[in-house]
Amino acid sequence: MMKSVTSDVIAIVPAAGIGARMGATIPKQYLALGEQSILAHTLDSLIAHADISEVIVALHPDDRFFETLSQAEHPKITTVIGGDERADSVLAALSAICKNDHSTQPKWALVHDAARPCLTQTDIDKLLSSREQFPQGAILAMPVRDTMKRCELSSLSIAETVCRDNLWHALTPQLFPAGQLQQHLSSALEQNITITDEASAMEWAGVKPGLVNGRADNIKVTHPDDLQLAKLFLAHINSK
Ligand SMILES: Nc1ccn([C@@H]2O[C@H](COP(=O)(O)OP(=O)(O)OP(=O)(O)O)[C@@H](O)[C@H]2O)c(=O)n1
Ligand SMILES: C[C@](O)(CO)[C@H](O)COP(=O)(O)O
Repeated sequence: MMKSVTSDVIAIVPAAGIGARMGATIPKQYLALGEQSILAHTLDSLIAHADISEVIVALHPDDRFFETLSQAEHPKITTVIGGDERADSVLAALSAICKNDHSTQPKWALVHDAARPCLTQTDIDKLLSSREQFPQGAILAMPVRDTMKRCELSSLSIAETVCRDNLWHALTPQLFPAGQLQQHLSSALEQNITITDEASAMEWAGVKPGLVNGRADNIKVTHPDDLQLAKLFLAHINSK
């Protein structure tokens, strides 16, 4: 019998990047994907989920686009100013959650990239349901399908084939107890540890986050050719 996990789930959306690899004239999270921007699609998926009580969006200090989104006025949405790196933006949102938190309910932070607009409700459900199996936290991830090569940059040739056994792509959302994530992420950054996702901060602290198989269409829009792919995936997801 699945016992209900009573806790407060707060989504964090790091959206303070500039999208350098996209090479657009505006930050990539504000590029149109059909009828609305990448970030708007992402926020819609989180706002729609009944178990998510709040969505904290970390914005670039010079962001003038967010206020134009209809989602900006949604009661679930609050904003913080992000930092120089993605991890700093996540930590800023975590600090907003954890300061003055006197509630008895354990708070969970569900961190999801603004640049991943194809997130489905079923994948959010899967991750939230994994808390019984993984009380330490877990991430959506996907086993590697291709043979993996390490590049020798100087000659742009193959340096080695990387064993792909048990190799997974880390996706988002990544779900952790908010207080523990804040503590470990803050400590790791203070020690200049390179942190590219929330799991790596938890791993650095000796935690073994769970892996929850996520959808392959939950792509991070990073380069120009990802846009068309995201449009196709969204159209497919919304056609169901
Ligand atoms: N200082 C930063 C850098 C990134 N992000 C966010 O982290 C997510 C994943 O990062 P990435 O895909 O690398 O976005 P950018 O940093 O904008 O892209 P680039 O590295 O090409 O500049 C994005 O939603 C981005 O907005 C953030 O909140 N704060
Ligand atoms: C968090 C992430 O999406 C997991 O794969 C990834 O690490 C973000 O990397 P980025 O270089 O900040 O886009």
